[in-house]
Amino acid sequence: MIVQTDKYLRLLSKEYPTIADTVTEIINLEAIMNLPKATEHFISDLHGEYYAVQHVLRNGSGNVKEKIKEIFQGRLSSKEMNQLATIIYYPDKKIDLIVSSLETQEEIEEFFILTTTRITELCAFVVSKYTRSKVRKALPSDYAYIIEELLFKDTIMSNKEDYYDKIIKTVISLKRGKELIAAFAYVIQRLVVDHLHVVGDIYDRGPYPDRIIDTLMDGHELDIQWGNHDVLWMGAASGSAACMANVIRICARYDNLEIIEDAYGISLRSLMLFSEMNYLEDRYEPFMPKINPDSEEKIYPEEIRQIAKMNQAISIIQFKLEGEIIKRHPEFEMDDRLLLSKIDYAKGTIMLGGKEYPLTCDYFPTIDPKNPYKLTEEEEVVVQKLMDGFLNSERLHKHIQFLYSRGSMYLKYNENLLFHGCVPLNKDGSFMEMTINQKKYSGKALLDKYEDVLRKGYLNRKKENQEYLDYIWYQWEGKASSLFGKDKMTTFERLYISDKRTHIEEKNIYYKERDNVETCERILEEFGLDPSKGHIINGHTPVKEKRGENPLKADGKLIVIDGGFSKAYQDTTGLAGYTLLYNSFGMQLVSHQPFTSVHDALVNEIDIVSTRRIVDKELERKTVRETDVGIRLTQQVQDLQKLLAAYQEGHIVETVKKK
Ligand SMILES: O=P(O)(O)OC[C@H]1O[C@](O)(COP(=O)(O)O)[C@@H](O)[C@@H]1O
Ligand SMILES: [Mn+2]
Repeated sequence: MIVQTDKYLRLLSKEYPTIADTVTEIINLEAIMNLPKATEHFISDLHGEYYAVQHVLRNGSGNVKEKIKEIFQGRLSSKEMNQLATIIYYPDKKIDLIVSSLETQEEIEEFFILTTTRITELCAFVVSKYTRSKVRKALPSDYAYIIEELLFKDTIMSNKEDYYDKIIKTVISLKRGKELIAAFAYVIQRLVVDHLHVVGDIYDRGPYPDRIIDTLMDGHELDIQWGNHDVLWMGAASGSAACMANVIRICARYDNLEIIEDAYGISLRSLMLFSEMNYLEDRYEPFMPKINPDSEEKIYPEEIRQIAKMNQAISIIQFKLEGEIIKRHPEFEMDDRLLLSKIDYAKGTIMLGGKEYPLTCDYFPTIDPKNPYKLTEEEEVVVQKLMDGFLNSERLHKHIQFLYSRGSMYLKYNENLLFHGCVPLNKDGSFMEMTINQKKYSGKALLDKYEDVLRKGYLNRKKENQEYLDYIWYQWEGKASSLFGKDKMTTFERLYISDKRTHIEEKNIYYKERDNVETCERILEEFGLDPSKGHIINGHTPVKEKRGENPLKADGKLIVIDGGFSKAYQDTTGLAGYTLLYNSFGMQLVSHQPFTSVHDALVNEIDIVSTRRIVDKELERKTVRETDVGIRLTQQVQDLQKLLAAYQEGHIVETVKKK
């Protein structure tokens, strides 16, 4: 043991070769641990709503405005404060707009000087809770030196003021004022959201999930807890044809096939030709795409009909592929979902729960009633071609790999437990079991196993007949999935049966039980967290605030943050999303009103109106020392102290570098 420690200390001495280096690092780490805890931001269910998400990130869930008010209240008018905020959110465009409205060169110069001075002051305030090295890392390389000079200016030497004025004026006279302000704005945006948790569902329904991922890849410190929709895309990219069929169906339903074709470069031509040739009954309502009224692109009736046919074709392919999986896995207990064999194709009816229902569309040109789950040869070719596209799209894999590298099924972070859906429970409240490869799992072990399956599935994506894909698909719609959390997904019924009672999907008992403090504490304990301190943070189920639902459950032990970034769900929630903030003062939940448009934000300076409510208040301001990072740093300090003792007692000799 002693030998081991010695070895480690010797290694450490390479990084800190002298007593002075060791002491400096101890002082540095101690200083970091005394800083206020960094602000964590939690968001979920982004569902492709890039513009709204981007705005919330840019305004730091309203934090930028708060900081502006803290410094400039009483010194600037609200109009001036709004303008400064808009410059921070959209620097390039807003500055161009302002400059074009000014008449003289003096006015323009005055605007640049004032704005640079104000934004410098604001930025200095925002970064004051971080170490210099952290701030340095967030600086854009182009203006790093100037920004650093201005941010950390030496206020003791008053004659230095002229020096700073001179820097600003020189930059402006060199016509780089806009670039400098923009550089400051990005530093503020970046540091006002210190650590981001994305609690699932980046994909589906909205138009630009790919752009959201690009933004997330652009330098924020973040982690992701996968949602059912993300896992669906991960499954498709791992080679699951059933997941892929669902992905395409949802994109067709929301008129988002561009994501597949344009954003990811996957050709849908084979599906389009196949559906054109086989699906003639194309005016069938449930397959018509939902057209986004704010869409930037015009859509022609012919195109709408084309999408409806593709939707029909891929839905049937989906039901066939899913049927085969269900038959392969009796342990999934999904036999009641084998609906294609419950259809009377001659009569155009279906038997469900002993009752006969008429089908609203009985056109099944590719189904052989004797063998309804068998793909036709043509369908097989289509599936093969589409699958090739999903397995080989470079940009898709770049995004999916990002989800894998930053994501997990659940996360324990600073005493809290984050996951998208649920921990599936039985009616009596016990953890629901699920059999995977003949072994039973429940609670934390089940979520760990699901994650394992997802990772192995992706790793083996080039292998034929790999064993993991069916379990990935199960997580999309199986009753023991921790991401789905319902008894069944009634996609078929929603498309083919008008009686709405057949559309009901019953939620797992978890969604009732999570109102109880004891249940939440039991779950926190199951995951090895202190139930008296931690919270559970969930996404997935839109909180219907409009109908009086409270996002805070079990006396605030559990918080649901799906407030409906998704436009399609805003009518139900009455909101446009939540962000949960956890800073050194405690936890606050921010509700956002709908985001209108970038144009409105830019020209009319309309910000998302956000209201805050306190979830939990710290009695004393929390420092880094009391966080997960603090635990790691404390350990490092202890190691460095041992190294220091080794130097002082002569067990290890300092290596003084030659000058
Ligand atoms: O409203 P849509 O887009 O048709 O989707 C309905 C389906 O989405 C689900 O709610 C799953 O998506 P969410 O994770 O967003 O809830 C299914 O349970 C349901 O069948
Ligand atoms: Mn979800």
